[in-house]
Amino acid sequence: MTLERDKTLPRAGTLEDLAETWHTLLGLGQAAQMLNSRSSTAVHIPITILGGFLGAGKTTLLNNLLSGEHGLRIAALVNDFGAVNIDAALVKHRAENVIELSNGCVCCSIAGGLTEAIDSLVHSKTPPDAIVLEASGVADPASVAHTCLFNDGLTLNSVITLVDAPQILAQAAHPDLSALVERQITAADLVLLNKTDLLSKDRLRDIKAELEKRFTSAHFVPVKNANIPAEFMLDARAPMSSFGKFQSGSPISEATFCTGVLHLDAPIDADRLRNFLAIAPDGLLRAKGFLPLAKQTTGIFQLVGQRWSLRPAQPDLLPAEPVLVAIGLRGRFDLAGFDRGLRACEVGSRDMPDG
Ligand SMILES: Nc1nc2c(ncn2[C@@H]2O[C@H](COP(=O)(O)OP(=O)(O)OP(=O)(O)O)[C@@H](O)[C@H]2O)c(=O)[nH]1
Repeated sequence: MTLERDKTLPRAGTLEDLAETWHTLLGLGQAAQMLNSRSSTAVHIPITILGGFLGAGKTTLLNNLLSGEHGLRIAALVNDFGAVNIDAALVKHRAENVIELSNGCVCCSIAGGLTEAIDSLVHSKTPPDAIVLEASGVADPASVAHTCLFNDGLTLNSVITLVDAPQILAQAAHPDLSALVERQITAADLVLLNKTDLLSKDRLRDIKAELEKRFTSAHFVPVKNANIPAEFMLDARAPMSSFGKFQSGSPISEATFCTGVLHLDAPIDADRLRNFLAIAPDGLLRAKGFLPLAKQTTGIFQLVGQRWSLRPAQPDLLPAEPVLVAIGLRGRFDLAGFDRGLRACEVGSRDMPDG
């Protein structure tokens, strides 16, 4: 039996529209929940899946949720494609229960790790009120949803995909990325068009219209800083996800991407870094982590496509050593060259950074 999403649902253009759509979905959701429950007596922990391409804003949303005043004990499962889980380091101080799933994707290479992590939460003495799973930026949320739908201890609440609004049309047209971003959008119950602060109103309207033309059954809601009221995501009475929606297609290949971990010891000179990154290194999609700064301080470095930032980190966020994860297109991104370029940005380096 399948539960089809009604194609005539009002499109959620703003958060107000979303509230209206939410009530319509509530009915569908409750029906889905009935289908989803295998036994009326068993405890089902609601799980929300956060998907979306590298750098779209998933960790920002998770942090918003974990610091919200909803009174729920949330367990966070944080999947990072890289060998070092930078995202987990960025959320750990906000939640007691953060489980790291690193070095691969929960939709394929480390799916077994996901099942184990979920089971450990479901069978713990004090199960959480809700689980939020941040999938890696290269994960197919439909496969992750499959894993959750077939776990007796869970109710799949919703799949929320974030997209980087200024970049999404380019990503959707990119020969190596389009299949993945398309899958991430079509698997979602709700698509958050994030980073609207970087767009004019007209440009945002055009991007949304273009996406709605292409993805006719998706619901796009523009947001800034991944800000969405927690109840839209955590209300266990209103699961949005349904059986039948998550048809798996041909697997997305992790081999499209490569990743590496860089350790920098000497402080970085911000001017040199600016020069180096004035032209984005070819094939680099995402870099994030911690860079040493002058006066024994550490900065959080975030790079998404052509945009980057380096901001002082709060001391409670710091890992034992400054570490940076980079993710790029295999065959195009030169990790060793990126490493050399960053080292040339160290204070006192005699090499000149490119750019
Ligand atoms: N300007 C702007 N920046 C944002 C917004 N939301 C998130 N960011 C920034 O975008 C960068 C990436 O955000 P994350 O939340 O780490 O993205 P992510 O999807 O978790 O990234 P991965 O886990 O690496 O795939 C960070 O520097 C954020 O501060 C927004 O609405 N506007």
